[in-house]
Amino acid sequence: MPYPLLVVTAVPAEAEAIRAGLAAAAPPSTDPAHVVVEPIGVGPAAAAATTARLLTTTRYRAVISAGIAGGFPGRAPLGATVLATSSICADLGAESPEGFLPIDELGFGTSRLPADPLLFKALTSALPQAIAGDILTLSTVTGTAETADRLAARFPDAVAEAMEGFGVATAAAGLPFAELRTISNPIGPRDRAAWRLKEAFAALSTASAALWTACG
Ligand SMILES: O=C(O)c1cccc(C(=O)CC[C@H]2O[C@@H](n3cnc4c(=O)[nH]cnc43)[C@H](O)[C@@H]2O)c1
Repeated sequence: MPYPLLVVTAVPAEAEAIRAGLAAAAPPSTDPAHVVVEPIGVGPAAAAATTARLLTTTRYRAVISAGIAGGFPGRAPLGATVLATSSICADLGAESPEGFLPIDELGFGTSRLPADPLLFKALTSALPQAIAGDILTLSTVTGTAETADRLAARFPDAVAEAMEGFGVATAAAGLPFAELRTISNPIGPRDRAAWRLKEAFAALSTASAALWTACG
């Protein structure tokens, strides 16, 4: 039997939404154990540590970071599904009077981890309406227009921000990796009342049907 697919989320509510979507769309006679969904905590450190532990205790064919995300206005609207071309740690580097210096420019590695091409292709084929672009990983949720504008300018190909993708990709350490998100809120001035969690979780359930295609 092939190794299962590991899908990791930040919080249990995201994992539940994905499990519900998988169950609703399971192909006939599919072993539900082919996809394992685990919540791993909020933020890149918890995500990397917990994913690494999961990957050392069981063999998986691939790992997907999934959940809700903030969308860049004009690039990814509320309720949209987004797929990462790369997961980028946007706050890993150094400030300077000339602007932010990513660790790539400091000579300490990379802040950008691309999705596995075959996994990305399988997911985009199964989700033709999904918006493909970079997804930022941040330890701090953007909460001002200034930060949103700065990030949008630094990352013209970014469609969304979340808090785990780069950590999961780092823990994957060569195992095929992808990031799949649905948009719960616009990136910008903090307005918790404007978050559309119900819609984003419903979209996450719907999009999760595509995860079966990543098993084959
Ligand atoms: O209420 C809050 O301010 C809040 C702060 C952090 C996390 C949450 C969650 O609901 C956790 C879920 C998960 O959501 C991702 N997420 C969603 N929107 C954004 C965003 O605009 N910027 C960054 N991350 C976002 C993230 O991956 C969280 O772990 C609520």
